[in-house]
Amino acid sequence: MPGPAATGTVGSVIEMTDLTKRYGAKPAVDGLTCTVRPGHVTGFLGPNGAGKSTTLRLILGLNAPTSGTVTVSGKVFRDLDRGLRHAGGLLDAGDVHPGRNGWDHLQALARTNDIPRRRVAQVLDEVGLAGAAKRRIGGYSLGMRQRLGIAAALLGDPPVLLFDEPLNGLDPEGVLWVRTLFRRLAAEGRTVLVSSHLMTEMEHTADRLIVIGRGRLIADEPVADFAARSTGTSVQVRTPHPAAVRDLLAAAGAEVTTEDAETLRVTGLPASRISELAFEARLLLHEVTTRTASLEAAFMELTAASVEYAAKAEHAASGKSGAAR
Ligand SMILES: Nc1ncnc2c1ncn2[C@@H]1O[C@H](COP(=O)(O)OP(=O)(O)OP(=O)(O)O)[C@@H](O)[C@H]1O
Repeated sequence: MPGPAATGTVGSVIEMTDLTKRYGAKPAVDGLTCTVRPGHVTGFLGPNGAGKSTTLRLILGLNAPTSGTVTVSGKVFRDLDRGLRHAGGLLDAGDVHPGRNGWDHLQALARTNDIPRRRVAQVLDEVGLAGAAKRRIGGYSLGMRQRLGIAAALLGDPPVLLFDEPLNGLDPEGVLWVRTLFRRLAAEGRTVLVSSHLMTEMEHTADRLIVIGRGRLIADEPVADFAARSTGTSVQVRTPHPAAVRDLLAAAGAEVTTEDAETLRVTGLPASRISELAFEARLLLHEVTTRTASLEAAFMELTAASVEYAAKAEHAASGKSGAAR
């Protein structure tokens, strides 16, 4: 695999400063300031309508900001010559001419960006579409169109790569392939930004997270730090004396719920203090286990105030085991 393009720079960053985009009075992106660094897969997360796609379009110069700036490798993307060599993006897999075949689509992109023709065959092979290259895109499945979009992003061998919901439509093998690809691209020193509205998708894909809600920055940190910020951490206690232990821990200020005949879930006290209290009261415990909140629960909690489109009767969190406490 060749390194980043001769024209590209390993170590290119995406820099957003007070980036704002309004549609009418409503901000889709609202004062976003953050840096996306090379060598990482950065998950770009937010509920539906949070402003992720708009931000990606602003980065690639497909829309102009209302105010603020965004640069790629220190420059506004539109000012970069032969753009696909500097940054590649999968933004809308459906935004391709259905009558064209995959080969011609990539060939046209290569021509306008001064990319050698041999790259077309290379990227088609890389994404597993070599056999379908001469078929009309209109006959491609959603997963095949996603693969073609990824091929287009890779075409210029750029140091910066953006992917908007790239896992949509991919089968489990495709999901695994994409995750491995993203990690490899980051390991090569590229900047990889991947959007999703599902934390579960990012949990195994990203090592850093940028989370937005209603266009505003909510978190910008390593995945592990994000999970640790959640208040969803609890302690599971198994005991043959649930009623007595429950009273004891509640008296010490903990919140205790009953899971089953022998199991309690405790929040507000660490495992060590729970063990001490039970020992002093001569109450036997069979298990004391700290349960760290799932990333999904942390995500729900942090974005709860900024969810724009939620079902009325049941909150979007329903059914997610991590959110139920
Ligand atoms: N061209 C447009 N005209 C008017 N409003 C727009 C336009 N594009 C986006 N918006 C609005 O901006 C907000 C952010 O939309 P955006 O598509 O960026 O969110 P998103 O985080 O990508 O959402 P999703 O996860 O649902 O794809 C939404 O309220 C959307 O309705």
